[in-house]
This record gives sequence, structure tokens and C-alpha cells, in this order.
Amino acid sequence: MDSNIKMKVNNLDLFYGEFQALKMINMEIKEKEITALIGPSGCGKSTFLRTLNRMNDLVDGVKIQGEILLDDSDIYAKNLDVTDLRKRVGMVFQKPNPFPMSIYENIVYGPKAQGIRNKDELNAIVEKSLKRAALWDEVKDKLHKSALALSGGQQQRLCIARTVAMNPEVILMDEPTSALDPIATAKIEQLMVELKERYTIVIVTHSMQQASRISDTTAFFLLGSLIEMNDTQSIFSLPKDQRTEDYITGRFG
Ligand SMILES: Nc1ncnc2c1ncn2[C@@H]1O[C@H](COP(=O)(O)OP(=O)(O)OP(=O)(O)O)[C@@H](O)[C@H]1O
Repeated sequence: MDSNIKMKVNNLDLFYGEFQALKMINMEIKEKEITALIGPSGCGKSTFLRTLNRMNDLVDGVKIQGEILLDDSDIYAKNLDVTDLRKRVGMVFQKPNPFPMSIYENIVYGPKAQGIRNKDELNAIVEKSLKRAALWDEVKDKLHKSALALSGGQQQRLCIARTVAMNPEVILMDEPTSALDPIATAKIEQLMVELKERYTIVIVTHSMQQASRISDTTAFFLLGSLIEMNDTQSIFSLPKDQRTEDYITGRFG
């Protein structure tokens, strides 16, 4: 695999029972870039995102065919440790979902579960993760207060910090700003651009403005198929497929 490709999807099909939600998806996800997944509601963006760290495994009756490589290994291989995979490929959800505990405990929860017990080491992880999530200055004096007392935007940055604390290589984000106001959204967008220096980011977004502001590559999905994928500027200025053009010009969806 090319050295700048972090994940590679080969002939991926996904079925929920009889219903085929993903059809023959082939995709290369570039390292340390932001890849945006766009398309009308129900086209399979979230389903696809969740295949990248095997979150769909938990769904009853799901069947997945094809191959997804992370670096050079198949994440659907039989002997693969899914917990280890989800540590390498972390996820941030649409609605901020901090645990009902302190800010500090939210961040150290994962590292502790991984067996890190040393107080200094945990403190260092908390500071580093909150700094990387651009939240440190706002919370450094209330680390032991409840995470639920934070604003929605702060809670989402805490969830990003919690993911970062696991030292992931890839961060998946499923509409991470759709529950936030414009100011909190702008902060998260800026944060994503900072994070891509260290992490490969894949984001599902309903906002074409957001995709064009922050992503390097954009993939357009329709009815379970990947219609077109290209660098973001080209997709929005010179789409090759009529269906992409119809969608980005607002003619449907
Ligand atoms: N657990 C499930 N069981 C059965 N069908 C599902 C399940 N999850 C999703 N689907 C179906 O698969 C299709 C793709 O859904 P998905 O949520 O991936 O689309 P999406 O593009 O992310 O939509 P949205 O933008 O509305 O979030 C839809 O038709 C949906 O109804």
C-alpha cells in the first residue's frame, strides 16, 4: 500500500438482513488528511464510517463482505483484537456523550482500562489530551468537576480529548457539530484542522460548507454507492458525475 494511504477499502458490501446498505465500495483514505463523507440522508455515510472500526459488528443480522486494510492488515481478519482496533481507530459521535463523572475521570477512563495506573503519567495524559482538544485553558481549574456541567461545545471537545487520550491513529467523527451552535462549530472545525497534523480524520457531515471548509478529500455517497471521490476543491468546483453536481448544487437531497 502507498505510504500516504492509511486505510484502504476493497469491494465492501454491507447488508442489514436482506437490505444492502453499502454496495461495492472502494476507497483509499489518505494519512493525516481530513476525508469528508457527504450525501443525502440514508445513503450509508454513517454505516460506512462505522465499518472503519467495526462498530457495525454489534448490529444484529449485519453481513459484511470485502476487505478493509489499516496500514497493511485487514481489520476484519479472524484473529484481530477489536478492542485494539478501536484504540487505533477512535470515534466521536454526533451528540456529545461524556461519562457522568469528572472531566479528569473522563479522560483517564480509557488509559486506566489499558492498565496505566501511574498518577504522574495519567496527569500528563490529561493535560496533553485536553491541550490537543483545545480545551485545557477552559477547564484546567475544574478538572475534578462534573463533565456534564460543561457546555455542549466543551463536552464535544472533551469527547475528542477522550479519544485523543487513547493515542489513536485514525479519528472517525459522525456529524460532530450537528448538535452545536455556530461558534462551538467553528471551534471544532478549527480543532479538526489542527488535529490532522497528527491524526487521519474521517468525518460524516450534512454540511457541504463544512466539508469544503475543512476537508482535503470529499466522497459523495448515494443509495449505498460511492459515486465520486476527489480532492475537495475539485468535487465542489468541477464534479465529474452529474449526480454529484445535482447534489452539491442543491437540486436534490
Ligand atoms: N441497524 C440498522 N438496521 C437496519 N437498517 C439500517 C440500520 N442502520 C441503518 N440502516 C439503513 O441503512 C441505510 C443507511 O443508513 P445510514 O444511517 O448509514 O445513512 P446516512 O447516510 O448516515 O444517513 P443520515 O445522513 O440520515 O444519518 C438506511 O436506509 C437505513 O435505514
